[in-house]
Amino acid sequence: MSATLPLLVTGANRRVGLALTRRLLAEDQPVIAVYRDDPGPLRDLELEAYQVDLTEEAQRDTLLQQLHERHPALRGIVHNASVWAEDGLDNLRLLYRLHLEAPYHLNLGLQDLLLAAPRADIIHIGDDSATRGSRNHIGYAATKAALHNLTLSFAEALAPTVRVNTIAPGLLIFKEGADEAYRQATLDKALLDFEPGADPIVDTVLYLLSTQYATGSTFTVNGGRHLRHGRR
Ligand SMILES: NC(=O)C1=CN([C@@H]2O[C@H](COP(=O)(O)OP(=O)(O)OC[C@H]3O[C@@H](n4cnc5c(N)ncnc54)[C@H](OP(=O)(O)O)[C@@H]3O)[C@@H](O)[C@H]2O)C=CC1
Ligand SMILES: Nc1nc2c(c(=O)[nH]1)N=C([C@H](O)[C@@H](O)CO)CN2
Repeated sequence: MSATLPLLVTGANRRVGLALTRRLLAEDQPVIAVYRDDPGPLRDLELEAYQVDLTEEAQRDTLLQQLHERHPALRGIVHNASVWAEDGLDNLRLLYRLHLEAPYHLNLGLQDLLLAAPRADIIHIGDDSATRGSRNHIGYAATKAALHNLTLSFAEALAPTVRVNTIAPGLLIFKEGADEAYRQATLDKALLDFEPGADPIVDTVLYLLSTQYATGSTFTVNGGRHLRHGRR
């Protein structure tokens, strides 16, 4: 893992993204954090942070310009920013912009800085539902599937300097306020029936940053949900 070039992490200010950021810093991996609303605990961490609404092209362009002004190269990008939005046309547009347009734009706009590194990684945080759909989050699952398709194309386009992979989690962390019935129903969907927290993502990101021979692949961490046939 490079000890100098920074890794860009989106959605770094809470939950999975914050846990990942903290672990990367603990491993002496510099982080460039992107968040939308409130930096929250990022204020207390030694890192470069940018407030960007990633659904806004102009704000992404400003971020790209600032990063080019400040960095000759990047260790990589973890595309973690996301919304778990209910279905509806307005939300589909939001999901498209955040889960597909933003990663596509940042990958293209930063590829020169990634290719300037001795080794770089792009990691798309997808979702296990991308391969099977989700009757209650149709747009979310579809845009996560599109995000995974970026992995396939960018892996081929940027090899061998830049590895590009998808991490496809099942349950990680319940939303605040999730009721007991929902929690139990969700836990029952997987063979490993516990709420794992951020570790499946954090552990897999650290693995991908160190392994030599993975690109264009999906790393599924879903508690064996795909084996609970007959349950959705
Ligand atoms: N939690 C879970 O059980 C699961 C999560 N995942 C995936 O794992 C990843 C992390 O999950 P989790 O931590 O729960 O995610 P959250 O939904 O809790 O947080 C997502 C992050 O994305 C940021 N974000 C949202 N919209 C924008 C925007 N327009 N511009 C910039 N940043 C934005 C948020 O910033 P802000 O707070 O400032 O709005 C926040 O930091 C996500 O990609 C998610 O889809 C997949 C399966 C299960
Ligand atoms: N951006 C987010 N994506 C997802 C979340 C979340 O909180 N934010 N949560 C889930 C669920 O936990 C699901 O995995 C189980 O109900 C999915 N994606």
